[in-house]
Amino acid sequence: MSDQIPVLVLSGITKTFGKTVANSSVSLEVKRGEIVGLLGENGAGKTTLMNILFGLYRADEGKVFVEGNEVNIATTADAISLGIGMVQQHSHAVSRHTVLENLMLGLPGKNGFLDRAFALNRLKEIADGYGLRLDPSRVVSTLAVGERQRLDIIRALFRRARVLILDEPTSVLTPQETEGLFSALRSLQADGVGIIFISHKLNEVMAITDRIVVMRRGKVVADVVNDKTVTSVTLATMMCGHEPDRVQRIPHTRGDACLVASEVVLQRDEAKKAAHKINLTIHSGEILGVAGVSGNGQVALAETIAGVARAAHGSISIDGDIIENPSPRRMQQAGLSYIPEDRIGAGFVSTMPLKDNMVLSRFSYPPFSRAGWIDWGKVLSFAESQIAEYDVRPPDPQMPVGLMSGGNQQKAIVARELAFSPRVLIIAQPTRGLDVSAIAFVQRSLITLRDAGCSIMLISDDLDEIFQLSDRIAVMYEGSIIWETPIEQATVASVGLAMNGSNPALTEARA
Ligand SMILES: Nc1ncnc2c1ncn2[C@@H]1O[C@H](COP(=O)(O)OP(=O)(O)OP(=O)(O)O)[C@@H](O)[C@H]1O
Repeated sequence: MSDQIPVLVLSGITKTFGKTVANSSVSLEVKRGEIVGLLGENGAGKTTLMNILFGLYRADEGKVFVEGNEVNIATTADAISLGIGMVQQHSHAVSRHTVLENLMLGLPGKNGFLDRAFALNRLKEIADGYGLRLDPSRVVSTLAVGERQRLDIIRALFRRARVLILDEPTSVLTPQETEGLFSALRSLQADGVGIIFISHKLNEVMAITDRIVVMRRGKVVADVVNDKTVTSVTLATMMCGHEPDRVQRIPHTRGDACLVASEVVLQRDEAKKAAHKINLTIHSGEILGVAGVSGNGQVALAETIAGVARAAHGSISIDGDIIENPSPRRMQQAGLSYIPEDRIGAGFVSTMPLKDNMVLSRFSYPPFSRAGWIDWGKVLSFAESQIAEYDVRPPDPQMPVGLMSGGNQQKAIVARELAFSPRVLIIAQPTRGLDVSAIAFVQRSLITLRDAGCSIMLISDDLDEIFQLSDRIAVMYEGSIIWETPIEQATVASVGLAMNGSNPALTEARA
């Protein structure tokens, strides 16, 4: 537990971007061995504050003290040398380099050479000590999102940070990995490291932190000890100003088969001796939840159906029409919308204004384009109406999406895809990074879309969400659908079994 010495003090930090006041006179303290939760609705200013602390932004006003001394953090190198480590929402690891090379970047060499033996040793210590494992020879571009984030966490631990900032670190981790991270954080805490833990997952914040600071619209609105009086309802109320509402699934009568994937073999599995054939049907007015430990083919399946990746074998049809040579454009023309988990990589162009991103890939169709001319007025009015409906902040259609907060980027991409009333929607991790109000809003939108007859494939690492929204569940394991059942017949235990490779139906039959 913490002693009374603050390892870090932020005092009166203010930061504005044009008209946006991202931080308004924010003060925050972290003691040695203390885990402080930083909560706030999307766009509240949490990441900006941490970016200031990590030398990525300069504050307009305010002071930072480390171990009682006022410090000047002008660059990330300054922050790192002061013992501040940060795991950001999006990994900045160099994708062409290996895990080991990334860890060694910026390390002092020995006799002019980078010390591989030292780095490997430290990597092993972290793996053994904290259960965070990665193959040092893997090239970063081949790592899944969850593995990249694990690399960032390892990198911060590698540099022996005394203040560790974690910006939504568990959003891409499996429950087991999260447990592993939590035990790692507890050991770091015992070593006296001060930790700032940013998350929208209130249960996790309550489970791991000693104190919770809540921000709203750039200001600190609460700073409370995490004791028994703190509940997810009190926290959500502090964040959003009202109690959160939980979306409940209402059973719905499904229509005819709409999306049919027949004998599909994922490209990545083609070379394997026993490549699995995937057969999958989603009816009109039905949500199929796809669960699985990340990396078991869920993304490859989504990309194959969306035409982003080619199937090695098999066919895909919508409403009985087989789509020949599926490409993203063909699938879109057939009425399919795809919201990938990596919104900046695959969903948006980060340097382009929000308004242009809202019609990306639909620029050349009516109503945005007629006889070869783009109707910019239509583009703008469409963007403005979606921004207002989904409460995207700041409500500025000209803002490059790369400058928006993570949660607001997610709201914008959901707003874009749902606006076109898709026949089929494939959506991966729809509420990752969203605050409690936005989660309820997006989940309700998905149910409304289902009720209007859309076939939805929902890929989520959040089992609660799958149970909350799906009519049927399919579990993927090593590139195939190992088990599929109506949601009423699934339990957390049976899904867990399937996620680990055992078909619950066969296990029950044997018992
Ligand atoms: N470089 C920038 N230029 C302009 N505006 C910015 C920039 N960086 C952040 N902002 C704005 O500052 C505000 C706070 O954003 P920030 O990313 O700090 O929020 P957050 O609390 O971390 O949100 P989330 O939970 O969605 O990640 C947002 O309105 C955001 O658009």
